[in-house]
Amino acid sequence: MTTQPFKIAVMGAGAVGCYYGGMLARAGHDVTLIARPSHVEAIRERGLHMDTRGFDEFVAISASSDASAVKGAQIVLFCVKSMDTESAGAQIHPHLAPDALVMTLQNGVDNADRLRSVIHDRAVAATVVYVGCEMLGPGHLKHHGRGELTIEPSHLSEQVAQAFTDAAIPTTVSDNVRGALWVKLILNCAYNAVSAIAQLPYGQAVAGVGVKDLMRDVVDECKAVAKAEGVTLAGDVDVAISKIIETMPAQYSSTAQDLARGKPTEIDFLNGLVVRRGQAHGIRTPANQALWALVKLLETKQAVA
Ligand SMILES: NC(=O)C1=CN([C@@H]2O[C@H](COP(=O)(O)OP(=O)(O)OC[C@H]3O[C@@H](n4cnc5c(N)ncnc54)[C@H](OP(=O)(O)O)[C@@H]3O)[C@@H](O)[C@H]2O)C=CC1
Ligand SMILES: CC(C)(CO)C(=O)C(=O)O
Repeated sequence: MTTQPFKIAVMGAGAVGCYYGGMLARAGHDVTLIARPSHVEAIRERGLHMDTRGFDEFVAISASSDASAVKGAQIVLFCVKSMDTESAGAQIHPHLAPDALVMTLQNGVDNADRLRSVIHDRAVAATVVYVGCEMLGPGHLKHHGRGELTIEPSHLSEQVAQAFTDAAIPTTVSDNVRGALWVKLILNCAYNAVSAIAQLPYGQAVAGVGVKDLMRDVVDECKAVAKAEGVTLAGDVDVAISKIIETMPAQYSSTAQDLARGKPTEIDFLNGLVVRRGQAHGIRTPANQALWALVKLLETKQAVA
């Protein structure tokens, strides 16, 4: 390792947390995963099973189901779903080191701000995540591809970017993370609900009759709302959208995975957020509204069943 090993904790070690935590542990960093008890038990027993595009290994790594395990960490990868941001933030807050950096590896554009409202006295860096991964079972991670991160500037961001890049996680620091988060949001608005409603991977979902036109309407509405919010999109949204189909055609969206597992989705923070912000600016968003409503209907149907 060319950089000093960091002491790192992962709050909410599901698919994303296990992928990044595992990659960093493999590269020699001191990593503790904070996860649900079934994952902790499996990881303590046989290591984290990392079934990735590049290797298939059991990685030795510390695991705990107690939020106090963030104690002493220089970096906290905050990887819970968007609806758990405030509650998980409140759990780690009393245990965070004064100079800790908390990185929000989450979809959606408002997690870092919502987390700051809970842990206002610690550094938080919004982070944009491009990866395809899922948990196949307790302590068993499946990685489908990619893994690059974009992080907001902070007292540690440059060092973090170097250490993560050395650990085979391509990481850049950007002073327009807001614009990068919005590009990712637009991409999620275009793909996630379509894959979830049809329960199809991206390649097959996009090939459906009229789906490309629907996605185009979703993207146009999102761009109008982003403009009204004063966001300068970081890079070309259309290129980012085409890249998903090229790099992960067999991937189901995280929203599709949540519904398939009978879990609540983050749709309120994706298409739902665009609808709400659109309403605030007097911009109509019928395509996003329809996708949001349909995913909410499926969530309710599952909750009742
Ligand atoms: N999976 C992917 O390919 C991608 C995901 N993302 C984003 O990354 C973020 C994380 O997603 P993902 O990893 O897929 O989600 P997961 O549901 O796989 O992981 C989150 C984990 O955190 C656990 N958790 C929640 N609260 C706590 C707590 N207080 N203590 C301990 N564990 C807790 C959850 O348990 P439980 O379920 O029991 O609550 C779950 O196991 C999301 O915002 C997602 O949109 C971004 C890019 C790609
Ligand atoms: C990158 C992508 C689109 C991967 O599926 C994702 O963010 C998600 O599923 O939520």
